[in-house]
Amino acid sequence: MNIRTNFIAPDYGRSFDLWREQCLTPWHDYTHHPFVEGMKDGTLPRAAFLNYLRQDYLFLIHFSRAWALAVVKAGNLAEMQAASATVHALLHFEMALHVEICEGEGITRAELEAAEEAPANMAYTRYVLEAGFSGDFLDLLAALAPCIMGYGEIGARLLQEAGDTPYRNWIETYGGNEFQKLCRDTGALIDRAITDRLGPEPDTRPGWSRLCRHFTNATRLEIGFWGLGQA
Ligand SMILES: Cc1ncc(CN)c(N)n1
Repeated sequence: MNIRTNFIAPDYGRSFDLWREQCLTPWHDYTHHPFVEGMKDGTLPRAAFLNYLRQDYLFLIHFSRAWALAVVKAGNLAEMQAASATVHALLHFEMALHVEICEGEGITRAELEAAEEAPANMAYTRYVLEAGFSGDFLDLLAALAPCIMGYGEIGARLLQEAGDTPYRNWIETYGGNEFQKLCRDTGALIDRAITDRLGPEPDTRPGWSRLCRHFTNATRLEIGFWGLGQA
């Protein structure tokens, strides 16, 4: 399917490009979801955004565990260092944004931690964790990639396209240099890990379709996650 847009997506590496290409429609539905477009033009109701943030705070706790599992599943020190840098970025950088915005709205950290995890939230993080528990490092990275790179792509696009919107803080977090560097570093980690294990033509190897499936499934779970704002 040919989806036309003026936006040129940032370069997050070859493997990410191949995974994204094989699921263009779900990828578009994830990165151009009405929730995202509502942040872009400022029409997203604040209550929906706060519902989403409450769930996302819980999401990031479990997602950090999944990246910590990547430290365990890594094959060498460089992979361990890259995965542990992402654990740190999630726990100390991204979660801080949620706490800051919620505190500004009178929602305390204790309230965030006491929130009930929605089934779609549980389904996503447990899917990723299971991909890592029953698979190898590459299975886990394929399931982890849509979360990092998808938000990076959304942030970069909205930084370019958004007008006056109360969601600028969110857009600048994901479109900004720190998160964009995290996306590029994650892309480089994935490319290296794939070349080391599958060689220069990974898409011709038997395990490739399983990696594509993990990437597509995680992308579908991201689409469902935006719906949590309406809950
Ligand atoms: C559901 C979801 N997906 C991705 C991200 C970006 N790490 C996030 N905060 N939440």
